[in-house]
Amino acid sequence: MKPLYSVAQIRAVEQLVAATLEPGALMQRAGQAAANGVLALLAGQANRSVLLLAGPGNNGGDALEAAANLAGAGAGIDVAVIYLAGSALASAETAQALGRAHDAQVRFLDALPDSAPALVVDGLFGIGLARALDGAARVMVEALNALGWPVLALDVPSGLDADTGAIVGPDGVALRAGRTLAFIGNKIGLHTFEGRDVAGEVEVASLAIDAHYFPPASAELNQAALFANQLKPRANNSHKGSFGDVAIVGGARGMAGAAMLTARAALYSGAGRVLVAALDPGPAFDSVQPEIMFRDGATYPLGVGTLVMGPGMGGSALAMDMLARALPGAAALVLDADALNLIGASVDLQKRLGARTAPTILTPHPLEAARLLGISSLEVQRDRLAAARAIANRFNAIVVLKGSGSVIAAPGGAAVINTSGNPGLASAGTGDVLAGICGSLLAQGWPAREAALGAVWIHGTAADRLVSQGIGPIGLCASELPQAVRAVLNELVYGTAKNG
Ligand SMILES: NC(=O)C1=CN([C@@H]2O[C@H](COP(=O)(O)OP(=O)(O)OC[C@H]3O[C@@H](n4cnc5c(N)ncnc54)[C@H](OP(=O)(O)O)[C@@H]3O)[C@@H](O)[C@H]2O)[C@@H](O)CC1
Ligand SMILES: [K+]
Repeated sequence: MKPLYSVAQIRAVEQLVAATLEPGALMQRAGQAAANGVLALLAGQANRSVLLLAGPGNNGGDALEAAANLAGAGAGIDVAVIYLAGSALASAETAQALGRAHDAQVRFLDALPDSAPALVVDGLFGIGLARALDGAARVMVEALNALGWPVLALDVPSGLDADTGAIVGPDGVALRAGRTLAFIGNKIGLHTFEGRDVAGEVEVASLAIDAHYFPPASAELNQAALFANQLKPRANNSHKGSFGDVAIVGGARGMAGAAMLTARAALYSGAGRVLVAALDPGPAFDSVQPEIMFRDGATYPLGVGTLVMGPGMGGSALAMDMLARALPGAAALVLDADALNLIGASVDLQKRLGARTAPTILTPHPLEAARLLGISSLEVQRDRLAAARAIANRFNAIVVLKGSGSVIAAPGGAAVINTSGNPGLASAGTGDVLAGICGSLLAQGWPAREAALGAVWIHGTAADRLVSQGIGPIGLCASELPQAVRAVLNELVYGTAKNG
């Protein structure tokens, strides 16, 4: 498990542990871990100067401890500190760390140096950030963001909400780090919404705290281990009926492409048979993918198999009627795009959705999630985990809240945050592909939660693979994903994939 904790949980662990240790011991461990991290990053570099930013709280204390350790490390490092002390008295631990930094002959500066250090260490604010950055801290963060000097954030990049991944506002700023060294435990906000962009690569220094001090995690990071029990090699004695049927209900006039992308994704991720139940007469076949069958949606039986409803479905009376008929049925459902918008606008459809017992996956982006919850997309983004959990609980379904750090939530269950994927996925049709993978895995017998976890991981990993081959992120097309999805899934099952 790759656990994620809330700030309240980390505070509780810290209190329990601190009571068993000498005062300042945890800060000294954090400072040592930070210094070790800096030394590793500086290995082999000719530039040996490090600038540490220390804020008024204990995050600043960590930076001062790190500065003292680096100055005393005998590694030829030029250590400079900018200390932005607050108006209130520093904690005893931070005061002690300040003394150690002075004793170690660290240089204290009043302003940013003229020449670039090898590394900036951000110890301005951590989990104690209480409001938007302002004054000298804001000026410094904006200047550093403009300069682009490499930054290692201690615990949390300054300005980021460690619970939600939002930049604390109004009109907030956060210091963009290439890396973040999280203390005690990994934090939710480093991995979703703005978190991935602001925190960069995240490492955890547990400060030698024993596992028994930790409560059950609030959430966890997605990884192949979470759906590995479904990754089974195929029997030689199998046939297309062994791997399920997926019907894509969508493709209204002018939007046939969305349904085709979903169908291709379902096919390339292993469904036995894939068809499009089209709402309007469109193309009779897909000339690129002739394996896909086409049916008239109006007469298609909606009570069996696996249905992916929504891609290019539109908002017609027929679309509404098909949803009303499908929701009470026994078919496993993936609901995406227009299906979600129709449900968001209809109390009757919401009731039908909430009463379902067959497997159901909802794949909203933030605006669709907002419509389902009757709030704004900004509110959804301000707490993505809460929004995903609320939808899962309200509609008794597995939810994939898309966006940077997609959140997968189950009713009453711990949320999972996905880490694969890149901005190449921020383009038309990639959501249709994701829905197709979800439907395909459901049709192959995966339970809904594993299907959602697997689909999101594989979809993001496929995009990462394309980018590593020079295909995107700029201009990555949704129609390029299915083949990469096939490669990733086969490697997972047959053995050579990196399981992240
Ligand atoms: N607890 C642990 O688990 C361990 C914690 N450790 C470390 O301590 C960090 C938490 O320390 P912390 O609680 O002192 O909070 P921190 O992030 O330094 O900031 C609070 C200070 O900033 C101030 N302030 C807040 N917002 C502001 C703003 N916008 N603009 C200006 N000022 C603002 C606020 O004062 P206020 O003005 O609100 O009264 C207060 O003075 C944690 O992230 C980790 O790095 C480790 O040593 C190991 C164990
Ligand atoms: K920080």
